[in-house]
Amino acid sequence: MSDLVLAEVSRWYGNVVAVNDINMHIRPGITGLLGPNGAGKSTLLSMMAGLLPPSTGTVTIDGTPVRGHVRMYRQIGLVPVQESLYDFLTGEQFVRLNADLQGVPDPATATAHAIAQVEMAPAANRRIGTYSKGMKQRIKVASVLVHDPAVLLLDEPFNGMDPIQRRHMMGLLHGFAQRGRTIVFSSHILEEVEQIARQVEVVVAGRHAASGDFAQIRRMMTDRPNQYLIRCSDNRRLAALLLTEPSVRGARLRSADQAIEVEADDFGRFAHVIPNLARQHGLRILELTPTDESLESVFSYLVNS
Ligand SMILES: Nc1ncnc2c1ncn2[C@@H]1O[C@H](COP(=O)(O)OP(=O)(O)OP(=O)(O)O)[C@@H](O)[C@H]1O
Repeated sequence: MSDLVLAEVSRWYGNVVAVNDINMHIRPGITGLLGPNGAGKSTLLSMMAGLLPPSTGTVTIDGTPVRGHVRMYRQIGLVPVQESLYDFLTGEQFVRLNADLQGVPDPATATAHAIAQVEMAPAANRRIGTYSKGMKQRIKVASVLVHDPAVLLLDEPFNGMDPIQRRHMMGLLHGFAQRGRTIVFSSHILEEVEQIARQVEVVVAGRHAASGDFAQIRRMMTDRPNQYLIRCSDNRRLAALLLTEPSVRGARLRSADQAIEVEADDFGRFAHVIPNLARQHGLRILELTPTDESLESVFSYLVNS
């Protein structure tokens, strides 16, 4: 059982602040590191793995700094985002290479076991260059499983996977979690994180924007002001009615097509307001579209709140 702790960690590259004063306590189980592109997730994972020194602050596992401690590297497995592998090696040779580099006591058995865990035995003797994206992802995972790390770090592990490969990878990560491992994976896809992570850490523009289980993160999102576009049988009338509603912050007619742009305070209440108004006043709703549901808007809200 290993706790990964980041204390006041920052990292900059020249003038670019990639990670800005982050504190995190990551416990055994699956944690999702969620954030848009460029948020600093890869930089964070590299620091967690001890590959990259923080500019300031410390990363520790069970109290010992990871950077510069060979003993700690033995406990960590990092699956990087890069797809380029040694294409001329077979999957088996690649995993074995890592077993040898890690100095595991019985590299042949460890290699076979790791390959079996990711269900790649049938393709183990094929060259990596012939693998699909999902297979490459699995062989990368096998290559870090050879030394049986207590902490497994995965950068965008579901990238390019089809639904079956995705389910398989999720099952694999669940299995590690059940064996008491600490797993951190990065993603910019909300649903991916929701499906598998017990704990979610949201990172935006290098800052730690939110932390909690998925229900807590969702609540932060749904409690924020929401924007919608509405079209109905009498837009002008509905806009006037909406302005009298306490849950509505603003409503205006869009000049181009007279559709109504609405900002509502509370998603839960607003969901009841529209059908009630339509029923009471005999209006027919033709369209109701959320206009700020992109991940970016959710993130920027979390960061600015
Ligand atoms: N070696 C580097 N030199 C200069 N800037 C860098 C370097 N590595 C990362 N950055 C910058 O640091 C910031 C964070 O990058 P990082 O790759 O950690 O984010 P990310 O969340 O993993 O993004 P993505 O999902 O796109 O990989 C970005 O602005 C990036 O351009």
